[in-house]
Amino acid sequence: MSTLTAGALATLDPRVAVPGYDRDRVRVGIVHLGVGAFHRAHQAVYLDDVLAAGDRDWGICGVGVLPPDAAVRDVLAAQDCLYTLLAVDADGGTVPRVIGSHVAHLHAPDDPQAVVDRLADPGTRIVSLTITEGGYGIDELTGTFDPRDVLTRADLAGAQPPHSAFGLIVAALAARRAAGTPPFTVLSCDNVQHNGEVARAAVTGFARATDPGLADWIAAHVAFPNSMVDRITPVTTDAVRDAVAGYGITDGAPVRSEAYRQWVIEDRFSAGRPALEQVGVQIVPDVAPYEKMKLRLLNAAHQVMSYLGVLAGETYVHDVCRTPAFVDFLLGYLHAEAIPTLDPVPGIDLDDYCRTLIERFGSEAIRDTLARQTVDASVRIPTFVLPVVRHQLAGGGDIRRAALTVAAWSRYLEGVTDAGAPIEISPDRRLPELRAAVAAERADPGVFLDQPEIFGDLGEHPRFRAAFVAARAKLAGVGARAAMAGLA
Ligand SMILES: NC(=O)c1ccc[n+]([C@@H]2O[C@H](COP(=O)([O-])OP(=O)(O)OC[C@H]3O[C@@H](n4cnc5c(N)ncnc54)[C@H](O)[C@@H]3O)[C@@H](O)[C@H]2O)c1
Ligand SMILES: O=P(O)(O)OC[C@@H](O)[C@@H](O)[C@H](O)[C@H](O)CO
Repeated sequence: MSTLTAGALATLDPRVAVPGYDRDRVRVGIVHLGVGAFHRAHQAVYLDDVLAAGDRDWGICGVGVLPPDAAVRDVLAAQDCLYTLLAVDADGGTVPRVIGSHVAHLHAPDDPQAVVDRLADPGTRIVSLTITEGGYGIDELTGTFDPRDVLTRADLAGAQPPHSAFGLIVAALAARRAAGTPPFTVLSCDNVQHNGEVARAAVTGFARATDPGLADWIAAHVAFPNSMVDRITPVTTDAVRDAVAGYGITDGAPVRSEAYRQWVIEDRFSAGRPALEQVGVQIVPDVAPYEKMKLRLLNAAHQVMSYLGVLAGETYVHDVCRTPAFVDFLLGYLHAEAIPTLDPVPGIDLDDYCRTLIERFGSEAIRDTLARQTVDASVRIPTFVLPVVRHQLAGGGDIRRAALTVAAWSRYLEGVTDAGAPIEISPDRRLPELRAAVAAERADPGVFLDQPEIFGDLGEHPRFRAAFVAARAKLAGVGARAAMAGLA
């Protein structure tokens, strides 16, 4: 067994691809905030390809912002920032590969000024983010910057040096402006509709609250391209570490993802960019149709299957997506409710896209869980599902499967499956409010929808409210599987 370090690369199992470039000559051009599983399986891999193609200016410095990111800090420090990716195809074929594009790592809670200095360094030309949908502090409905997390609130109250993602970015942009250094691009890679515009609202919102002149400068000079990102990447488990050990490698931060990957980006960069189009990235003038398609089909489908799946006693995405009743229901949702809300997507046949989605979801080798999809549901339901409901209500379209999904979420929050087994409810920043709302629902049907932070004014829409109440009654009466079959 070899612990994964730069010194061990030459002696690894020959089945494992390793960086073929000299990592000592790579310069940091990108600082990435939020070094989670997805970033390690997606953006870092494209940049590994860029470096392998010979452009040494685009190494990545990872930054952990939250205290729990200390775990990744420690592993990457011990592994010269290297880690293993296992890319699995639908048949279980696995391609193991060591990714070398991370060449430095900082942990903001240890030394936030070091992060500001790195961000302010003229070599840093792109600052990318995967800090989750809830990390931006932007109100989904109003678009206003209203952060709830303690780090951002402390920074807005004047903490120096700042510790939050947007505090760090804004401090660095202030330093660059003062030094006459051109600004970096801020590139959001989170599953958020118009993620570039949301990142812009967060960065300028933070700056506006602390230095309005800087906010104007940022609005005028910093590029915030929208992007669509796609590669299903489950949480790393011991099974992934064991699979990597099967190649003789001890790795504390491996990641397993599907083989499929897609990245679509708008070509707006403040300080240059790597030749991403040469490594398979689609560079387009407008990402909107692609991101809408992905969020309303793929991410929404994860929501649609998960609460119903848990109520039906299921654990894994692949089990649900190999069960005809679920597949029929998902395809019904995609075709009757989601697709009618999309704009034409250049180069994509939506029927093929949906067929491929069901195949991707059905991959047993990836072992993705329903529990991963149910974390922070109070952010994901409004991000992925409710925009479809709004669109369909406005046009008189079908909303029954989306209403059943929301009803299933509310039943899930009651913590018992259809067979009477306990449900381990996933973490959610609004769990106390959600529990109170679902408790009130028993006496007053429909009142669960009176949570404007989640549903906006949808709760007052008679058709949606009636569909939700009927769907809850159906779930209580016949359970998830029969409720789905009733909509076949
Ligand atoms: N996993 C996937 O399949 C996938 C695919 C496409 C896109 N994404 C996007 O990537 C995001 C992260 O997914 P992941 O699988 O890497 O999750 P993860 O839990 O492995 O990593 C999330 C990272 O975000 C950080 N973070 C969370 N809130 C933050 C905040 N307020 N400020 C700063 N950092 C914060 C965490 O500390 C962690 O480092 C998702 O929310 C989604 O938007 C994920
Ligand atoms: O990670 P989230 O919160 O955006 O949503 C959960 C899943 O739908 C998501 O991770 C998908 O697996 C991913 O978007 C596939 O590219």
